[in-house]
Amino acid sequence: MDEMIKRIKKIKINEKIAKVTAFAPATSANFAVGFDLMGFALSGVGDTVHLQKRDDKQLVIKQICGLLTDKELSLDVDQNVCGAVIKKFLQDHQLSLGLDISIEKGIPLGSGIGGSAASSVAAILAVNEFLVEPLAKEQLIDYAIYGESLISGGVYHGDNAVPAMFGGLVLLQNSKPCEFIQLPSLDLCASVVVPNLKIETKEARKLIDVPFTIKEFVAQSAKTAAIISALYEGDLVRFKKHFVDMLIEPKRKVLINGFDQAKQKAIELGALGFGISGSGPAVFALSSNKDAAAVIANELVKVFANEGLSAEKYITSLSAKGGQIIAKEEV
Ligand SMILES: Nc1ncnc2c1ncn2[C@@H]1O[C@H](COP(=O)(O)OP(=O)(O)OP(=O)(O)O)[C@@H](O)[C@H]1O
Ligand SMILES: N[C@@H](CCO)C(=O)O
Repeated sequence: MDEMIKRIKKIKINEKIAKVTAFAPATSANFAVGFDLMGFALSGVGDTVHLQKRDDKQLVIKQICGLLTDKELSLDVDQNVCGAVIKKFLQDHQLSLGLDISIEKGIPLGSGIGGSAASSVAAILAVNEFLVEPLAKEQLIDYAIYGESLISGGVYHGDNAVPAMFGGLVLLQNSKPCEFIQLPSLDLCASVVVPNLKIETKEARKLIDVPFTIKEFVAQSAKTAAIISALYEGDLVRFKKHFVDMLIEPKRKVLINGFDQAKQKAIELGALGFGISGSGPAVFALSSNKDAAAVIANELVKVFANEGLSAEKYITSLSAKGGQIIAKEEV
């Protein structure tokens, strides 16, 4: 982060800007073979952050609406990633700006589709628009990943924040400072299904805080390499054969009622791959077209219904757009 601040030229507040609204999409992290390294954006679902300039220099979270309210999510600027990210950005650049923050949550809490990352990305994109010369997304991404680290027990993993910012399917080389590449998404589609359970990332990370053997590490590395090569070569046969998570899935799936049945159903229906989305409870299945993805999503919802769980379904391509500014008003 310090390196990044040095690289950014002196920046100033544009006193004419009164209001900004930004949106960032939900995301699915890990992509089965890329724990903490890979993720993709979803279309049509995400968080929206509205910022309005205040007469004083305070940061105030005024409202949380949509799927969550202030009963489930903190209004405290230091506890809510939106407030924390904006505060750090303003402090790092010695900017003095008071803002009322309103957060419209489209992503449920602890769902495995990157709610905190979407909020962090929308917040940093929105505050950036108050500058005379807004910075590029590449100069903002470390702030969004910082937001994520606050709720992940201090661990920096950009596998939700990077696709939420840039869209598409991404592969990280480093999360602090952020370095990543955009992977070919081969027109693949995903059925992302979120059963009505709540899993906190911090808790799900404790389950995998165990030693892995070198044999397991080598076997998983081979799978990961095969998937990356399959994406570049457009080889769906190789992709389907190697889309396997041998490290994390066996340890975390116990938290998701009906996981094995959902996986079996998706494979029976011809999915190219299946896995836990982020730290769960969301799961995802990959298909080569939207119709197949829709059929699989419906069937996965039924599997969770058999477990007594309602579930939300999202159908998306793997090349969905990243975060964006959706409104900006001058004084
Ligand atoms: N604006 C925010 N939106 C969502 N969660 C927030 C926000 N600010 C702080 N949090 C905290 O972050 C935690 C939720 O993060 P969690 O990692 O469980 O969900 P997630 O981001 O949906 O997960 P995943 O990264 O697996 O998709 C909660 O403890 C919540 O209080
Ligand atoms: N890579 C992270 C994503 C969840 O935020 C994990 O699985 O713990």
